[in-house]
This record gives sequence, structure tokens and C-alpha cells, in this order.
Amino acid sequence: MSPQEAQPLAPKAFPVSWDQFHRDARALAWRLAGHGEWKAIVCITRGGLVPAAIVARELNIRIIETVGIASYHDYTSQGELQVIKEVSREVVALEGGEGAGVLIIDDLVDTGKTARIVRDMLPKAHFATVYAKPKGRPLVDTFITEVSQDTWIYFPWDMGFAFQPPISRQGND
Ligand SMILES: O=P(O)(O)OC[C@H]1O[C@H](OP(=O)(O)OP(=O)(O)O)[C@H](O)[C@@H]1O
Ligand SMILES: O=c1[nH]c(=O)c2nc[nH]c2[nH]1
Ligand SMILES: [Mg+2]
Repeated sequence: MSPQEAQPLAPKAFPVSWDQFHRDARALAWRLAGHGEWKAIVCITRGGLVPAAIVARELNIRIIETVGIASYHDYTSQGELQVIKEVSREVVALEGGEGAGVLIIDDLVDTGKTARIVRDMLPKAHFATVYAKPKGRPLVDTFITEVSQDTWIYFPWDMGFAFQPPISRQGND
């Protein structure tokens, strides 16, 4: 089901283009560059894959691990969180364990439930997202843009070009 067909989770829309996403993810890399050397990235799939690729390229990080968490269904509701793939033991054990020297990356933090689970897996890691909503913000160490809790962020990989009716025709049907 598309977000248009479904009853959206939030009334306000924040559409993000590929250009804007690339700029924001690069801005995140600039901010993280001041924190020293990262031994590895753990990206939260699937949304964390794209920002992780951009940050890894900018900061020359070569060890990229994934943790798979899913919770949102059809863009309409958040169900029970499912851990689909755990972090490998090798990455947990880096730098003495518990995620020290590890950078966790996701596209956004919303309620913070996903972030909580991954933080508990890697309590010493640094958690970074491109976007943050107020409820999840306390769980993130570094982010770029905050949007309000009643905003739904539309990522470029979820969108395509579509005809827009003229403003004069909208709401007149
Ligand atoms: O802060 P929360 O309320 O937990 O929500 C944030 C999470 O929700 C989205 O992932 P989703 O579960 O939709 O899976 P996906 O990354 O595979 O799209 C997003 O990529 C974050 O990982
Ligand atoms: O595409 C998305 N946009 C959002 O605002 C959001 N919040 C949780 N999960 C999300 N996925
Ligand atoms: Mg996700």
C-alpha cells in the first residue's frame, strides 16, 4: 500500500529529494568527522543503508555491519519490533566490546523504539541519524535536522515522479 492510499501516520509531510538527502547525509559525515576514528559502522537496515554508504565514503570506514529491525507496516502503523538480523560477534567485540569505537547509523529516529533496541545491543556506540523527531531525539548522539512529531518524512527511495494537479483544482472535486 502506498502512503497516499493508506491513512498516514502523521498529518504533515516532509518530502526529501535525493539531492537533499545526499547533502544532509554529507553534513552528518562532517559533524561525525570531529569525533575521532570509527572502527566500524553498524547500519540499521533498511533505512540506514543509504546514509551509511555516504558516511562510509566520506570518513573512509571500510567495516560495515548491519542490524535488521522492522516495525512499520504499510506506512500506517508501528507494530511489534522484530529483530531480523543481529550484529555479528566480531563487531560487538571491537575495541574491548559493547560497541566502543562503533558508529550506529539510521535514516531517522521517530518514537525511539528502534534506537533503544540497538543501543541496548551496543551501549558504548555512537548513534547518528540524519533526521530526528522529538520523542526519539534523546536517544541520538548526533543528527542533522529535527522535524515535528506529527510530520512524516518521505524518503527519495519511497517516491517517484507524479502529476500534480494545479492548485486551483485542488479541493474543488
Ligand atoms: O524511532 P522508531 O519509531 O522506532 O522508528 C524509526 C525506524 O523506523 C524506520 O524503519 P522501519 O521499521 O520502517 O524499517 P525499514 O528501515 O526497513 O524501512 C526507520 O528507518 C527507523 O529505523
Ligand atoms: O519513511 C518513513 N518516514 C517517517 O517519518 C518514519 N517514522 C518512522 N518510520 C518512518 N519511515
Ligand atoms: Mg529502519
